[in-house]
Amino acid sequence: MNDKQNISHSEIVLQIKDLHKSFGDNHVLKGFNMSLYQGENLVIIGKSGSGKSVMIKCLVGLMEADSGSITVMKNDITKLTQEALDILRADIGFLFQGSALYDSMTVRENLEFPLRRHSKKFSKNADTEALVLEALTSVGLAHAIDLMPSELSGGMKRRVALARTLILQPKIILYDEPTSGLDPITAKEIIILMQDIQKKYNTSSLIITHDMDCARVISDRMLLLIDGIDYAVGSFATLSASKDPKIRAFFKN
Ligand SMILES: Nc1ncnc2c1ncn2[C@@H]1O[C@H](COP(=O)(O)OP(=O)(O)OP(=O)(O)O)[C@@H](O)[C@H]1O
Repeated sequence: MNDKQNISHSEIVLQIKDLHKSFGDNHVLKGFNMSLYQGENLVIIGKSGSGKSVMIKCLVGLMEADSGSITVMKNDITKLTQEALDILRADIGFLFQGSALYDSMTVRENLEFPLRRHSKKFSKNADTEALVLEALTSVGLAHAIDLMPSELSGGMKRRVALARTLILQPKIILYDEPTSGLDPITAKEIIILMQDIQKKYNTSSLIITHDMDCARVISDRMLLLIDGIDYAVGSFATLSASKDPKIRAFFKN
């Protein structure tokens, strides 16, 4: 039996209910709902400008929603103190399009950086070198520890960025366009890596992508963000067989 078949019975680690966000007359989110279950890969698809980034910014507290609730590991994030929010943030990893490496730092220093920022999560005696090496090994780049970002290919940079996310041992990872700008072979390598990481660490992932190959391979469920709401939710197979023209538009090929 596929071990992902029971996902809907596992715990919800992240939940958005009835989220609204407007900019003047531009009503971007009009009652958006989403549940992410422990151990699943949920892919969010939506046209350019549909509000995916707005949703994720509300989720991580970079933007304030007009109304609605956002619960992360049973904590309503709108009710948390700044300190509690910071602690919770250490359990959420981000791999955003713009999550560039610091060019003036080696790979090792780039990975040490988040450890210092979230020092509360690790004991003072934590073996930094071992944590850096473990994260780099997970992405197959232990040998690159002393290189500068300028010495890495685009795919290697993306892997190091992923290692920098993993080093905090997040329970949830948010990926925003993880394969954008990569050639198809490197994109496939990153997708395989994301799957390996999910298996190894049992993380729950929210993945925003326009890459339908990525969505097909990696998603346990997909959510289509259309007209400001969670218009359709289901497996790739179910949604790709839909007759609804709004859903079909995403599966043209
Ligand atoms: N800070 C802001 N001020 C005003 N309008 C904004 C702001 N941020 C986003 N918007 C608007 O919200 C809408 C949704 O934008 P968003 O960036 O979330 O789209 P998206 O689905 O992430 O698009 P893409 O796939 O191109 O990244 C757009 O109409 C955008 O102009």
